Amino acid sequence: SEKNISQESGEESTDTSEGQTNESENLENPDIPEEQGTKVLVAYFSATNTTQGIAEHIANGLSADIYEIVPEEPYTDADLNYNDNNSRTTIEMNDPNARPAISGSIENMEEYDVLFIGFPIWWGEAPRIVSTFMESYDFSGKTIVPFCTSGGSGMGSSAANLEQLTSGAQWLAGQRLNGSDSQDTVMEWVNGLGLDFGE
Ligand SMILES: Cc1cc2nc3c(=O)[nH]c(=O)nc-3n(C[C@H](O)[C@H](O)[C@H](O)COP(=O)(O)O)c2cc1C
Repeated sequence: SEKNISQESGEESTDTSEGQTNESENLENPDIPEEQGTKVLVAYFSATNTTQGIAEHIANGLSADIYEIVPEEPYTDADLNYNDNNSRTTIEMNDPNARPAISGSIENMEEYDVLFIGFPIWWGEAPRIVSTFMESYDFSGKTIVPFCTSGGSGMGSSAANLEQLTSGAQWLAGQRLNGSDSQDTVMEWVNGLGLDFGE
């Protein structure tokens, strides 16, 4: 069970730049703050990589950790066919209690203060695997910011329904984004949230 977390968080440097070694010219940028204050995780599910692009914009913009919710059983094109009443997604979305299994898990969730959770809109809702994710961890004391991509629908009740699966977390209003939105556009929204990212 490995964690799919990548990205620099600022804390994993093994550099011992204190004490002035003799690597004079090649020291790391001293302006990069030590790990402190608010720690952000961008978690997302993305069946066809649209939401993934937005998640990467947020994670890159904040130098945050990123985690992909990977289904134990990947969604095939047939599974994603919303014109088929018997496709996997149709069946799952018709059942509010469906909880598709996730491959792997996050072992250090307690370290995070802010969670961005991203997903595509399926039938006006978050995919059930996102419900699996929300029920898999204790988010109390954390701030959660939902975001989605879609073919046109807004967040609808998707975030409110996910909120019901957690307790003790502060949920901010969610945002629908376009898959084609630039990093600047996405970060305008992020920076407007009023979160203190602990510079
Ligand atoms: C099963 C299924 C149901 C969908 N339902 C909706 C919907 O209700 N409203 C909408 O605007 N888009 C809907 N879409 C389109 C996706 O929300 C959209 O393509 C999204 O950006 C895909 O994100 P992803 O590439 O990260 O998976 C649906 C797509 C699928 C596969």
